[in-house]
Amino acid sequence: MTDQALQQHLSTRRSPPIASLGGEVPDGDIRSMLELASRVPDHGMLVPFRFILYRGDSRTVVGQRLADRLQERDGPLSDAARQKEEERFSRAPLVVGVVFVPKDNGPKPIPEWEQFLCSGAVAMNLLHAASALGYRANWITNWYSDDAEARTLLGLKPEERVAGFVHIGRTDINLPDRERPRVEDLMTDYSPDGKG
Ligand SMILES: Cc1cc2nc3c(=O)[nH]c(=O)nc-3n(C[C@H](O)[C@H](O)[C@H](O)COP(=O)(O)O)c2cc1C
Repeated sequence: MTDQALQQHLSTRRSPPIASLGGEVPDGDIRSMLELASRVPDHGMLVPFRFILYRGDSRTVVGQRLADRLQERDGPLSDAARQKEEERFSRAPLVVGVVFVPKDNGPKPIPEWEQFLCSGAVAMNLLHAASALGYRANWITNWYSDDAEARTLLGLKPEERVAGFVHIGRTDINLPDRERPRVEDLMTDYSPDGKG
């Protein structure tokens, strides 16, 4: 990718609707995407992340378990609400769970928040890696990332957290850009008198 192509990609990237993602994602492409996604800055080289793949039939199994969990937690679901939960992971051909794995390290440990940011960088890198291989991707978290029981049924260990569920597939959809923040509104020069 030339710098110009990279700039073009960064300035036009959008997250397509998950339901628009189709096709198949062969093993070789999955491996390439995860290799690219893993190339993140990583203080202490702790590798505080791992991937869980949801593909094939496991996507519907996990959806049914999520529906059961939500019903257990919040009470009976309408048919439509149950169907929505059941289809959560089967709308795209591949969902990659980017999992934050906190690592204990040394007498002067790398703080956990730095490690969490590192796992978030992996999720962002995965969006770009998917595009580089001709796919599109959408990064979500949703209610099940914040529910300990749901995290367990999704395959996470108690100490792990979700950085994101990145839905990947092919689509021709071209979304117009959404409103973006004006950098001028976000930017200040540091003020040595403490007002910056
Ligand atoms: C950590 C994180 C979690 C997100 N979770 C959700 C989510 O649960 N549901 C959702 O609709 N969008 C979620 N989003 C937002 C989408 O990924 C996407 O950024 C948004 O739709 C804006 O689109 P854009 O990427 O085209 O700018 C999340 C984004 C981040 C960074």
